[in-house]
Amino acid sequence: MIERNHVEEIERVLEGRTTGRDSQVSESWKRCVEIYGMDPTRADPAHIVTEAELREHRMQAERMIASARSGLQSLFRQVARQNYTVLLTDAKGVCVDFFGDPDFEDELRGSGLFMGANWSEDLAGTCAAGACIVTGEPVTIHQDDHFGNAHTALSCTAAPVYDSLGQLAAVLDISLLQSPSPKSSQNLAMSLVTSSARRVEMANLMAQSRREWVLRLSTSPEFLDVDPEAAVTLDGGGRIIGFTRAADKLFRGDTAPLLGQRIDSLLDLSVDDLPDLMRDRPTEDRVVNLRDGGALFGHAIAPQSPRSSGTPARRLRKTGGPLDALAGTDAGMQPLLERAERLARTHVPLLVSGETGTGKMRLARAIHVAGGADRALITVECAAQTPDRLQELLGAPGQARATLLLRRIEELPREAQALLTSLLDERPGLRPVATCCTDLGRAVNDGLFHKPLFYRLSGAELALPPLRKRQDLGWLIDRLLRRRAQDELRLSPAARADLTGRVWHGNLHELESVLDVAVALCDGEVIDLPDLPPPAGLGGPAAPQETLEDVLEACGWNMAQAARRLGVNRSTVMRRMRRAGLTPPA
Ligand SMILES: Nc1ncnc2c1ncn2[C@@H]1O[C@H](COP(=O)(O)OP(=O)(O)OP(=O)(O)O)[C@@H](O)[C@H]1O
Repeated sequence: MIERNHVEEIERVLEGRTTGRDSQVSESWKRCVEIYGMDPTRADPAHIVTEAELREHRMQAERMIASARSGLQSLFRQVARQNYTVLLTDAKGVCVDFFGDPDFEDELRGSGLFMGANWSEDLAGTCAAGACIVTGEPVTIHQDDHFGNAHTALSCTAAPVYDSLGQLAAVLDISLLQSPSPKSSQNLAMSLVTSSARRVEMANLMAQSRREWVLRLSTSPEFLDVDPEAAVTLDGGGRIIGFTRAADKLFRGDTAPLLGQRIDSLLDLSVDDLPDLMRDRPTEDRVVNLRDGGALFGHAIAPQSPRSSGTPARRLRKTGGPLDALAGTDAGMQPLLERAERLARTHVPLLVSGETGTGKMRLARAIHVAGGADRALITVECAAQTPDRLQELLGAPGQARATLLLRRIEELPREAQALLTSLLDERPGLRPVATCCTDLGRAVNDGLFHKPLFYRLSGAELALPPLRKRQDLGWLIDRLLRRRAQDELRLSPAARADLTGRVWHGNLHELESVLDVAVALCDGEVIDLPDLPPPAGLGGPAAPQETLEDVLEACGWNMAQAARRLGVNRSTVMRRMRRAGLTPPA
């Protein structure tokens, strides 16, 4: 009887009459008949994909499943006692993760509340997951809201899960085999499933944004750090490169897509202000003003170091020592500084190599300081040495233990090289730390450098990367700027994007002089594009030996930044990546 009434009601809806159903339900019924050509009198069994198909669907949805797992588990803990099952379907409607009571496995499987069930609307008819995929909105499909007779006992509530680019990626669904009759009994289910979907989106965005700034937002300070409502990921220039659905709703209105918009066009805030919104400040002080006059609370999360594929990289012990202060978050600098820290306390001769201005002298001095207070420091400008001067400087017995800091050892005149070798032999308390801009080993092979001296200097080599390969360029810029202007000056997002996009053939020397000019020219409190001198005109846009992968790696795989560094547009970078078979690291 119910079945006949159900079919008759569907017919009335098709004729355009209202029957008291939600519009989401009646629209779906129409799609079932008019688009998918379905027959409501048929009671098709649940559609379950094959094992191989399920494996494929799960593989495609692997990241989302991982991000959603703990959200699903906690949702299941909340609803299991009321006999709900929890399902995650992919964007095609196939159930790729599932939590349910094993005692009811047969019934659940028979009703399609199971792993591998396909809930796409064109197969299963009106159902929560299917309607959610079509409309992109949360929905409850309760009992005979279902189109096919096979599912009219079920009550299902589903919410969409969007990825960080705004694409529907999954559906979170909680379902009951048997439910009370009024649909309003599922209102609480709806609020649980929508807030769980929001948390899954947040977890997914966080998992994908380890190398970028994330700004999380909440209307209440109490929930800001524990359960924020919305979040955006920002690149170094303050452009939105990822967002949750709630952020899209919050900012977008009817305007342009959120992706690519600058945060300062939406909030009274720039990337430079993000450190003020970090967790060390009380939540109620972290107010961010919306451009329309409203206000929210913000929590900024700084970029973390990239995940390594193997065992997690050991972090430099934070001792507050001189080596700690030499780098921000940079995958190459962390292990280098850790090696330097270990070597500092030994007597091993060190060769600090790198292009001009990469900070070799700075590192060498920090190694001396980290080595302990019992050593003197003797600094030698190698280019200026004659044998007489060298003899004068090092010939007389000075303090027994000393660091001998040899700046640009490759420039030591040939006639002084053999002398330095014998002086080092005479004074074993001297620990040589030499800096060098060229390949000293090759200079030896070419007969340009004294071989015995080379072997007395090159105990261990510390090779500093050029600025264009450093992922902490933004950190270095801030550090050098603060040294020049304390907190009085900051960079506009455009100026910051310009600086992080340059190639810096002169490395820190060049960056320092650009900042000197900018500080001198800047009128107010913000350094903007016109205050920056143009890039020094040496070389092409990128060093010739640098590969696309090097540039992408240095930019943390941020396409926009890589495009700026290479002087091409973003689509060219993507095309070159495709051609080279490069994909961003997981
Ligand atoms: N980690 C750092 N943070 C901030 N400033 C730095 C850092 N390292 C170096 N600098 C600054 O950058 C400039 C260049 O550094 P340094 O003289 O050590 O480079 P270098 O590689 O020895 O140069 P060169 O090859 O010309 O001898 C210096 O003014 C130095 O103070």
